[in-house]
Amino acid sequence: MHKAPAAKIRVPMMDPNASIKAPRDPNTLANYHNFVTRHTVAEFEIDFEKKVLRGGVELTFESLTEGETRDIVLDTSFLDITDVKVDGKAAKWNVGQRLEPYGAPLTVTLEQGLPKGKTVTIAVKLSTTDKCTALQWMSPAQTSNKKHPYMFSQCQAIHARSVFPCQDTPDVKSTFEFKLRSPLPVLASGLPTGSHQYEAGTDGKSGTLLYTFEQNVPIPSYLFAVASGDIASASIGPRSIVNTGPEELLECQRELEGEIEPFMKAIDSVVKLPYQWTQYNALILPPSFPYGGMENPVWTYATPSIISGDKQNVDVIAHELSHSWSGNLVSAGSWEHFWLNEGWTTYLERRIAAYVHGEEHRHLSAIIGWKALEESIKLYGEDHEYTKLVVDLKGKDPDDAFSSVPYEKGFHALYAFELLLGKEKWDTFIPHYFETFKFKSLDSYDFKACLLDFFAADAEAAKKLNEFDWDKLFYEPGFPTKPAFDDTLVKTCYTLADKWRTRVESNDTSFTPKKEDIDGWTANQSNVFLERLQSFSESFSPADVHALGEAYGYTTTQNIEVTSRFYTIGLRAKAEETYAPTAELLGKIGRMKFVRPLYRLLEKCDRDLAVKTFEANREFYHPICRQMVEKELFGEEKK
Ligand SMILES: CC/C=C\C/C=C\C[C@@H](O)/C=C/C=C/C=C\[C@@H](O)CCCC(=O)O
Ligand SMILES: [Zn+2]
Repeated sequence: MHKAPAAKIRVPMMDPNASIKAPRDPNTLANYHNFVTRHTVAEFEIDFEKKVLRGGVELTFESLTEGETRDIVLDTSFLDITDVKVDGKAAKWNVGQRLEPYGAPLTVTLEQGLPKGKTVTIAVKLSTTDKCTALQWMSPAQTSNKKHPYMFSQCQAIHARSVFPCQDTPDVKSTFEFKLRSPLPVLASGLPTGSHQYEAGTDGKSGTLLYTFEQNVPIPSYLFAVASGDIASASIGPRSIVNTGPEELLECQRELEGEIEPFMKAIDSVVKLPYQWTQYNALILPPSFPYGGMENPVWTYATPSIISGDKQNVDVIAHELSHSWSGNLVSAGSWEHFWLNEGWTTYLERRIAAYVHGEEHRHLSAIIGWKALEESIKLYGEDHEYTKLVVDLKGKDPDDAFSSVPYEKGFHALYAFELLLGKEKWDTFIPHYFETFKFKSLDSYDFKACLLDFFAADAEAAKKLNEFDWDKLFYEPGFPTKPAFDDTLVKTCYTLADKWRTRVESNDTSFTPKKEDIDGWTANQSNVFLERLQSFSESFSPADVHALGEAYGYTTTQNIEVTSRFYTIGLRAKAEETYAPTAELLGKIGRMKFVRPLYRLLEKCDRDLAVKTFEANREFYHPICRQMVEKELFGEEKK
């Protein structure tokens, strides 16, 4: 039985003119149904020596009620708050008890209730602390050229509150101004408005410049982003630059040059809503960046592991660019409806693949995605709450719920509508959806209402949508219905995998692997092949693993998608020759997609080596990754 939760509160979308009865996001302590942030000014000095941001924020709120309460409650986490002013005057404020995992509420009490529609500005002076979960601070020794320190943020899902007090929910969007002072170049999630006002350093310290940015498209707090370090830039398209370390710049430029505009054209053919953020740039971060990419507006933050020298991982950029529409322009109103961000983005990313490379590439990507879904569901268990499309996150940490499920089940939800309605009809809905919800946040029920409403006058489509089992879609755990995929690009991978199966399961060495077996394959085809082998990797002998790595260059490839799949086979087969290289890789990359499963496997092979590797690299990992691996290796207690 799949049933809608009994007391699901339906609240209106974040229409600027709407009033909200109750917050629909359970992962914030903010009373955003009483006051809503309209504008945020973030002014910080980046102090590399003390590893803190010091300064403050100025938040302008609009009252959504007729003075129902005088308290404005904001999310904070491990902040050192020293002063709060309301419209320039000293105010009554208090930081409450910490409530894990949501942090401590900052309550600011206004002198009097504020009529509906009126605004008030709260200025908070603060400094981040060493417990900040959003920021990673790197010493010069931890950077590639070892010359300068580096810092960067990762605020999704609920880490912005560890940088500044805010209504830390994707249900609230505000415009932003950034004023960031640093001795090194700075990037933020807005359009640059210049660097100004040099200030000489004292006591032998370096001088600083003020870097300013503005974001006039309202964004939720989790899209606040800042990075500073030895960052250079090069053009990769008419409205795009890539930023990265000076030594890596040419390589990154070569990988990404000319890629963005074809992706833009592809999205335009589907969404038909112009790009809203003016520039689309990529910041290629140090290898400890915990995700493949993060869709920070104007600057996508990306792991260097996508720069594989063969342009085979630029689908991450297609994904992040797609977020400019799904996620950033049209946002899920709470992390419980995260599939609206990631499912739509995965769907658009695959439409790009079809447009640029052909329909069979969309299917290749979906086949790889299905395998990722299988892994996630296997890890959680088929009945687990986090295998639902719409999840219950009350009292939960969204980071714990993160997996391929919202990406892949989300994709399959949308692909199912494409198949149900027919592509031609479905494609008329896509522009309507984005036009309807642009600059707003929505939930799954708004999505359903919008789809039903759009096809209400089309009897055939309306019948199908009314008969559709929406409860099953939203609340059934486990796998969605598996569609038939086009196997044009994977047949050859499956055939070769069958030969390996015979070799390893029947000890039949009449099949001798040679380089030519995979001639002309893309890295994604190797990935499909390796994933097929993973289903019987326990039958591999160490010699088989050795032969696999040697014959196809899987031990030497620079493509980490391939290497990590190869090591997965080696570790599952308990082939000792893969233990040390895995540990070595874990010291070079902090992307959780690779780090978490490889630690899990390495621990099963050699716990001492896994723990030693983690302890040696603890400081290398971003706090989010550090915390997740700690949970994997030592359980909750050492958090
Ligand atoms: C149902 C899931 C509920 C909540 C999850 C919400 C947020 C998850 C939070 O942990 C942050 C995720 C950030 C993701 C950023 C980028 C990803 O697209 C990267 C995907 C993995 C990779 O390629 O490395
Ligand atoms: Zn995404």
